[in-house]
Amino acid sequence: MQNCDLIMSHPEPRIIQISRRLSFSASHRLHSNSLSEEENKRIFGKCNNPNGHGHNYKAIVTVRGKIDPITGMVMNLTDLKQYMEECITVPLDHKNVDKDVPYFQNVVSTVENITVFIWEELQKRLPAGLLYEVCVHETDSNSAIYRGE
Ligand SMILES: Nc1nc2c(c(=O)[nH]1)N=C([C@H](O)[C@H](O)COP(=O)(O)OP(=O)(O)OP(=O)(O)O)CN2
Ligand SMILES: [Zn+2]
Repeated sequence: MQNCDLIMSHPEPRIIQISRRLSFSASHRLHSNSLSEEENKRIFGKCNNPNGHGHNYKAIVTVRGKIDPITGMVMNLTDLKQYMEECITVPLDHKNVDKDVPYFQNVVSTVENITVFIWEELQKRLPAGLLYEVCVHETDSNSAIYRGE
């Protein structure tokens, strides 16, 4: 049996997810402009430290789509790497998230909101319908997953 016979034996192109991981380091402070100083301290505790704190984040981006029968790819992972550098490394790496990224001027820099920020940046650039999931690990124990809902 030849390769083309194998491809032809499946009626529809197969749907698959592929992922790429990227690390970035950033500092932040959990603080809401909608709360008083006391409420911020009570809700965010040590993470409300006025001088902030840092994390070595890991972002895992998953795209989902049909395997192109000619290239064998959903998309070229080297292209995904480029998109992730533009959408994650450039805005966030070695930055103070709250002060350096305008999106977070009035948005609390939780791992939830950082994950949504990355999703929105990628959604602006990736070919339509490909982005499936963004997962961000803030620490070894804490992470968020967003699928655009
Ligand atoms: N829902 C959320 N809760 C918290 C977030 C967040 O982004 N979303 N973030 C923090 C802090 O910024 C900090 O990142 C986490 O603190 P902590 O849980 O203490 O971090 P560790 O996992 O490293 O803690 P260990 O002490 O190692 O268990 C807090 N909450
Ligand atoms: Zn933190």
